[in-house]
Amino acid sequence: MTLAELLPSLGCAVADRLDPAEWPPGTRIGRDGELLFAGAPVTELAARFGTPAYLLDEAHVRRQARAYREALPEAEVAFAGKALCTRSVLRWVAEEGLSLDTCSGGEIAVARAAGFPASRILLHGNVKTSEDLKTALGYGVGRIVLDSLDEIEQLGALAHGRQEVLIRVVPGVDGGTHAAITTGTEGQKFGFSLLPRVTDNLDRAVAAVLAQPSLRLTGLHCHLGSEVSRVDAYERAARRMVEALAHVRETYGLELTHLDLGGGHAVDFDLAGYARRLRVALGYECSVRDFPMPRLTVEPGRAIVARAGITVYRVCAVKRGSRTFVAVDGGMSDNPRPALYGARYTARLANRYSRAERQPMMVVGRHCEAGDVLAHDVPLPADVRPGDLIAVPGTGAYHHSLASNYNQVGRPPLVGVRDGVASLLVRRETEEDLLARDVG
Ligand SMILES: Cc1ncc(COP(=O)(O)O)c(C=O)c1O
Ligand SMILES: N[C@@H](CCCC[NH3+])C(=O)O
Repeated sequence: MTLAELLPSLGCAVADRLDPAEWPPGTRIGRDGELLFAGAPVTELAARFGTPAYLLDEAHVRRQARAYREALPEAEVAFAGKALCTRSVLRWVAEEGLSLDTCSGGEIAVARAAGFPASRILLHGNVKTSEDLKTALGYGVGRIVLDSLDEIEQLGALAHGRQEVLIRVVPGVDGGTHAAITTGTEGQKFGFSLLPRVTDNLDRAVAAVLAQPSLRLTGLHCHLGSEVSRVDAYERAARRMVEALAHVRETYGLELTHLDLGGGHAVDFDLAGYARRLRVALGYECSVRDFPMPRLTVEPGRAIVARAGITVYRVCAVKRGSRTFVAVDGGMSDNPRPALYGARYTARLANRYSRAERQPMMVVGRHCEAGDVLAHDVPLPADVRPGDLIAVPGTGAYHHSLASNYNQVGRPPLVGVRDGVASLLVRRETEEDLLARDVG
């Protein structure tokens, strides 16, 4: 008899175990088989806040922030706010001593409302509208990372005093991730090339910044992409960036003091290995070029919040066709990542214990697209039925921030949970919210 055949008769005790690689460490299974999230029963959270709902384990976010600071005590760790930008989350990371990477006036507005110290904020992006730049200057953000010659000119005209700036560079390093989120190679829209034959390259950018008396260039930035797990890619990028710093010194007599290596660390990133190999690579490159060690910034987003979050859905219908479809009350409006990047998720029954045999099922959403699939072929108990709760782990990053109200479905609430106590961080979007902007 195989293990799979044995499972039903074993009361599915083995199948019910939570994989620590997927679920936040504070997740447990309660006496009646219900999921306990950061000490709170998911059944109670669903009853109180409704479904679908994003749940976020505050302790895990803080733990990840601390892990980064401990692994890289010499570096500035800037949370990439695009991963999850709410006042409470920004407050937590500010309290843990992190800086903040923003990429729009809107993100700066949230940071400002959270009281995030302006000096610890960076503004990124290949497009910054004049409103974005004015918001950044108005709040006095610490650094603005420049991405085009037009932007250099525009910021030069808007800035007063000496706004600190970095230049974003294309290091020519492939992080080995999905094409849609690869940003360290030639031929994509971000950054200035290091290649002399490219018209808008780093040399032109440095010259353009130096021609603006209102700007003060202090460093270079690069970002390889997102969901990068290869530490060697960062090591290569670090070497290329020190080479670029030395090139700027040689060409312009300007010794830049900052090196921002971006974020993009995958959820299962080898942080200790990254810190160790980066230190060696930077130490070596700086010593052979007799270049002073720059102040390092890293910008993790996903790695701080992804695993801290789960989404809870209510099962609305189960269809046993050529495949079994478990249709829930959310979908691609709260998680477009499977459709965008072919991302894969797992899912589990979250409200009760079931002895029924596990069968592969498709967890699908409520939207009018066949591609609206939340989890492919996940083992769920054969007796799953309408009214059950389904939990999907790993939804803390780029879910709330990528959510839409497609099909006029209101976006879910974000609920923070700490030591069993839940609090509403972002409320559910209502029909009134949906109609509020429809003024025609
Ligand atoms: C400039 C910059 N920094 C940091 C990040 C954070 O990426 P991740 O959430 O994958 O760590 C991004 C997004 O990819 C980015 O564009
Ligand atoms: N939005 C993406 C990744 C891009 C990160 C920001 N540059 C995601 O859901 O994974």
